[in-house]
Order: sequence, then structure tokens, then C-alpha cells
Amino acid sequence: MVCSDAYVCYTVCSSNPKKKIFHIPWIYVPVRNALAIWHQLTKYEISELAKPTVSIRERGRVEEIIRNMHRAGPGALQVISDFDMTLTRFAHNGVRCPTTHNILHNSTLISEDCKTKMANLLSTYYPIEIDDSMSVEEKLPLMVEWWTCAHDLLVKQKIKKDELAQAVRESDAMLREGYDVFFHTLKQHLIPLLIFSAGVGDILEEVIRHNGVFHPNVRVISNYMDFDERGVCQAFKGQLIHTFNKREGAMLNHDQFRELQDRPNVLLLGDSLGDLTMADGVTNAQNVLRIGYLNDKVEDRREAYVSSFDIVLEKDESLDVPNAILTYITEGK
Ligand SMILES: Nc1ccn([C@@H]2O[C@H](COP(=O)(O)O)[C@@H](O)[C@H]2O)c(=O)n1
Repeated sequence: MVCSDAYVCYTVCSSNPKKKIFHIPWIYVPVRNALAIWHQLTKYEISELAKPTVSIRERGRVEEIIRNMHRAGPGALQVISDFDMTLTRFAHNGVRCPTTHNILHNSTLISEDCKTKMANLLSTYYPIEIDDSMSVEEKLPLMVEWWTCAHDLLVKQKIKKDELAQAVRESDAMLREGYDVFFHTLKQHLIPLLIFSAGVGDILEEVIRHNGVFHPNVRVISNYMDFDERGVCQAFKGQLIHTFNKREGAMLNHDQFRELQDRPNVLLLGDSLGDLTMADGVTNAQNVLRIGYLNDKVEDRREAYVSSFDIVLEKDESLDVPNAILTYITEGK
């Protein structure tokens, strides 16, 4: 008997009905249809993935992950995202947008002398952070040096907790275009969002609060200031998180991940190769889709990003691609 299901034709073996004998593919119309729908998901169904700014190393693999996520539905999904330059914009109208650290540098909360020192640190260490010719091992001690010096300088400024909201309001910090849809979709479908940031947690929280998207499904792992009884910053709490020790941070914060263990599908968003390990705290992960924003030194770093992230977004200041994937996963089609 010749049968055909959605994509293949086969003959059921008369001696053993469980055995199927598949036919030479190109002969059959259903198979031609199968070839026609090859990469349909990433080219047509989620048309944002066909934009010229999107690079995908293995379309077949990405499609399989997204289809698995769609099949399992929003109840099996969690989102883990970096913050600076991932949920916030890298640039707007050709001008760089501030990171959470930069919001403090630029504010009236710190002295001119401190601003100069912080700016010197930035111009020394940021090129190292994004240098594709250096290994992570070479960068590690230098990143610790940068963050430690910056935090020491900030602590000396006696920053008050109740002045942070104003510093954020007066800053040029901007969440990426489409942030409202992103946060709303996650809230609506009760999908947990874990923001994993090497920035300043207190500032990060103010940014999302200021934009009205600090919903109950949002959790943050970051560097938090330690305030004394008068509300003055006297230190930074806990283990330092910098760009390249997020795996360690994920392991240390296993409590944050514990409540997420029953969600084996992870949509991960980052802008640094250091962000690739942010989901390592999810022990039973089944499908992890890693989306990387390639913001700076695009030509030099393209190859490394495309071979490390599943989807790479070049010079894209929006959340359109993650939003389109989320819509596809959460639609009960
Ligand atoms: N003094 C500093 C230290 C770090 N940065 C930048 O912040 C970014 C870290 O935050 P993520 O949310 O991306 O983890 C990092 O990429 C540094 O470039 C800074 O601006 N000032």
C-alpha cells in the first residue's frame, strides 16, 4: 500500500506492517512540498529572521529549537537576558547610550574628579573587553581590575539610595525599541525573565521601573550596592559579576534558578561572548536558543559571534527578532 503523510511517501511492507519502505524523494509531490517548506519558519513564518541584519549559522537547528519551544508552549519557557546593550540600546541617533555604570558616571551624584577617573578606566578597559584577539583567560584579571577600581571609586562618592531614581530619570538610558511588547508578552504568558547583568543592579532596577516594566515575573542577578542605615552606599554586595564570569555567577545563584528548573526551554539574549554561559544554572535545559546582539567592532567579531550564538543581530537597536520568536512560541496555533 502506498501512503503519504505530510511530507513523505512510503510503502507499508506487507509482511511487516510496522515497516515502511521510503521512496526516492524527488518523485513525489508531498516531498517536493517538504523541500519547499525547508527553512520556511526562519524565512517566511518568522519573517523578522529573514532580515539582512540577521545571521544564522544553522537554520535547520534554529528551526528545530523554535518548533520544539512552540510545541512545549509558554509553560516550558524561560528567558535569560543580559541587560546593558542587550535590553538597552547601544546607540540612538548615532550617539552611544549609557550602561548602568555610565548612568552613574554621567550623573550629578559623583564628583568631577571621579568622572575623570571612571572615564579613564572605561577608555582603558572597554577596548580590552571587546578585543577579539585576546583570550577570555587573558581578559579575566583585567575585567576584575576594571570592575573593582570602578566600584571602589563609586563607594567613595557616598551615593544615596534615594537619589538613584533621579539619576536614571535624568540619564539618556533607553530600552530597545519594542521593549514594551517584550516585557508585556512575558508577563501575559507568565514566562519568567531572569536579567543577568554585570552592571549595577540598583540602577538597572530603576531603569526598568522608570519604564513601567518591572513586572512580578522579572528577577535580577547583578552587582548590588550595600547601603548603610542612612541609605548611603558603603560597599558592593556579594560576589563581583563581570562580563566573563557569568557562568560562575549562575552557579552561585542557584536559588534563583531553582524555581526555573521545570522550564527546560531557554531563550537567551546577550551582547557578549561572556553571556553565552548565562543559562548554565538551568540543569535540565532541553532547548536553548542563544541570540547575540553584535553592536560594536562588527567586522572583527562577526565570525566569533556567528559561530557561538544561534542567531546574531547586527546593528539592530530593536527587540523585533526576540519578540517575533516569542509571538510564534506563545501563539497556540
Ligand atoms: N565601570 C564599568 C564597568 C562595566 N561597564 C560596562 O557594563 C557592561 C556590563 O553589563 P552587562 O549588563 O552587559 O552584563 C559591560 O559590557 C561593560 O562594558 C561600564 O560601562 N563601566
